[in-house]
Amino acid sequence: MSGQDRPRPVVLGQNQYGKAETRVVRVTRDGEVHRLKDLSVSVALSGDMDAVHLSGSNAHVLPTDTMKNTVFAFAKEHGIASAEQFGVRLARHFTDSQEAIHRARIGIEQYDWERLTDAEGSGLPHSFVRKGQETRTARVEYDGGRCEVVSGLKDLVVMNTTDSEFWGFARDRYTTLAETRDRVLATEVNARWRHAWSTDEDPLPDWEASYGAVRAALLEAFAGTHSLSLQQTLYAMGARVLETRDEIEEIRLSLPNKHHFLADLEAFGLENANEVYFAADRPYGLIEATVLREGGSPRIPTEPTQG
Ligand SMILES: O=c1[nH]c(=O)c2[nH]c(=O)[nH]c2[nH]1
Repeated sequence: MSGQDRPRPVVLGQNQYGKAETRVVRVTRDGEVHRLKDLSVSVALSGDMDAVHLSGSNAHVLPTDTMKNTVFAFAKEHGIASAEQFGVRLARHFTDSQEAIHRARIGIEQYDWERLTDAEGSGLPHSFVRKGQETRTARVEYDGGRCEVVSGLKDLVVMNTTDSEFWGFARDRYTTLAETRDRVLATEVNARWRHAWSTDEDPLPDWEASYGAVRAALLEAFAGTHSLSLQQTLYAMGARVLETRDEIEEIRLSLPNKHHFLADLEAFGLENANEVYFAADRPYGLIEATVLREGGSPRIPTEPTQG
């Protein structure tokens, strides 16, 4: 405390609280045939919460246990038509029913299950297998007025075994990378996209159809782009989504470059004509960008936050 006898006052800054990662599985029984939705739901609420931090009064604090209960009760009462719709319902519920809550953020991860088939290839009524690694995400923010819905997916691993080049790059004294006109391009797609929809005055999107179409557009652009860099492929993927889906305003992609290096077989007198690769897991290049409509403002955070 140089030159001052009194310490500077301390104040409470940004705060939020909620129940993270409530795992809810909703089975819908259509007679013999069942369907299921498997979610991890994280609720974060903020508002008039000075007292609980500063004086210990819990009068404004809806318990996080209640939030967990609400997730299960809503799954029963309303079903889970889509992660987005479920998130909007929860966000509105907490903000509109609790005077002290001014903002709700609902983060959802969705794990997809595929119906198992019998020996003839017909779908079994109530047996499923978890679908690959890919996880669907949704994030809803509601401030009592407008909703902001960001859908997404992560851990969708894709590879092109040709149609990828990387050359003509900047060099300095530490550059050793060889130019290539034919390499493997592999990445794990992590994408988040923001919907134009924000109030009930706008037509409600078909969240499920929209998700499927965005996923397909991303994969088509990845497969169909002759790549001169992962950056170029990233832009092509984002642009394809915005060009084909009017309901999307902005998309942010985070693409690790899952390097595949040609294995050196010369020591064994073997030629390696782009056939044998060493799949390195780290370090990896990390290519990230937002693609948005001209004049629009980017609103998807550059760092994903929990929930
Ligand atoms: O597509 C790529 N972009 C880069 O920026 C880069 N840097 C690198 O070493 N390899 C690659 N590949």
